[in-house]
Amino acid sequence: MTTDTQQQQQQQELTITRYEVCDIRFPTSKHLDGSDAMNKDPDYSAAYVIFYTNDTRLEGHGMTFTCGRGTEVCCSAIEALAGKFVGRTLSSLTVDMRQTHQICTGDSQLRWIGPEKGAIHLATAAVINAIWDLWAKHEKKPLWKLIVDMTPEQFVQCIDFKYITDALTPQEALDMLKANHPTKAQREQEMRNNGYPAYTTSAGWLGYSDDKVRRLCREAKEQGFTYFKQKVGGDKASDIRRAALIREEIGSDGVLMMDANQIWDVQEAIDWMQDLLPFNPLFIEEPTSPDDVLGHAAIRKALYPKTKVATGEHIQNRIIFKQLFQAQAIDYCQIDSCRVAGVNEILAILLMAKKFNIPVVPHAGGVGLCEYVQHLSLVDYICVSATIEDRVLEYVDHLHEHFLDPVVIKNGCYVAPLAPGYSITMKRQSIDDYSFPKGRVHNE
Ligand SMILES: C[C@H](O)[C@@H](O)CC(=O)C(=O)O
Ligand SMILES: [Mg+2]
Repeated sequence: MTTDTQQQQQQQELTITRYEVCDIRFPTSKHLDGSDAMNKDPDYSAAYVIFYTNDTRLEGHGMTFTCGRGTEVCCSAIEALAGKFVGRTLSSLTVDMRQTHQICTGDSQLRWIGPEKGAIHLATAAVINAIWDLWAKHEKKPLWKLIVDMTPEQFVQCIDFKYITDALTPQEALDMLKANHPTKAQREQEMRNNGYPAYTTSAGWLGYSDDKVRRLCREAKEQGFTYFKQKVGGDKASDIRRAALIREEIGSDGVLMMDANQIWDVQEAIDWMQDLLPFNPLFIEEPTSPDDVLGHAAIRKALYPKTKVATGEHIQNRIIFKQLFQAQAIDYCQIDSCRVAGVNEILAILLMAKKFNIPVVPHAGGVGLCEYVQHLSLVDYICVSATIEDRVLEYVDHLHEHFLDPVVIKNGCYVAPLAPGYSITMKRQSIDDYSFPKGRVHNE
């Protein structure tokens, strides 16, 4: 029972009054934007949630990325979670973000359809990210700045350490953050001045013609990019031809990355890569199943140091990342802002990566992911890793026009976002036009 005084307090305080869930699909498969060996025809999509409040000017927006079919499953999972937040004041949620995260991950019945994996975890990311967006907007800060301004104790209080204390204790996390605390302002200024280095995937989608790849490499180079990612694993002869073409365009100074999107078995990955090693790839990304920790370790052992191993966009939670680090299975950690359960779980992974000395190179190939991860790399650099050596943030040149505060790239770097929030608010017109199945675009 709420008392009269509690009711009065709630009326004054920012309170979540209702939510809306949207299934938003962009027909990117038409031109094979985003295509790779496994995802041959992705329609970049978002299971999207808006938390409305008693202040009509303040809304929390969040989304999880999907590839078209199945977005409706994530939307249902969001419905199952979002209702838990209606009636809650923002301050009652932000006072203990660890507990707020556990409202989703700790539900004693919903847990059965995870735990902490699959559609329910993707939905958790959408919901949790929306709460962070609301909080940052309320504080009138971009999300990265909200976190950067936290004390090490507040930062650690956001993290659920369950199942990872054998790799990282709260005290160790605190010590790492405290060590970087005195020099944070300097790194923040550097990021505001120079931005965070980016690499492009947009030139190398598997379904593009050789001519298009060549043209896009040239354009990306002119825009200041020096790191380029090529999709591989469809047909070996095409991979070799395409790698030669990209090398020709980017020169021996350009950095080439390769991404197989889980297409191979373990030995197949090792064998296939022998023919691509002459093109000097920095890493092979997702060479096999994201669940196969020991498989990644075997591939790394066979290929290191001729090339390295990267993964993360399908790593379902902090526990699998922990195992990848412990097993020395990867060289690059590709956190995905909405594959794991949003900001809170990302902070845990950033800290573990720091402890195991693995560079974080976030995944951003999807709609809204660039908008999200720019904040996370700033937090990583300013608070956690304190270095940008061997780190670049993925950029794909698609669909930014649908966001109110889209990413800005200058000289091959992400410009630090300054608008309040998590940069994920989509334009109302875009939400309406691309809503599936009734939106204008799906009925033309
Ligand atoms: C389906 C997505 O476009 C995927 O290919 C993205 C990806 O693997 C990446 O950005 O890396
Ligand atoms: Mg990838």
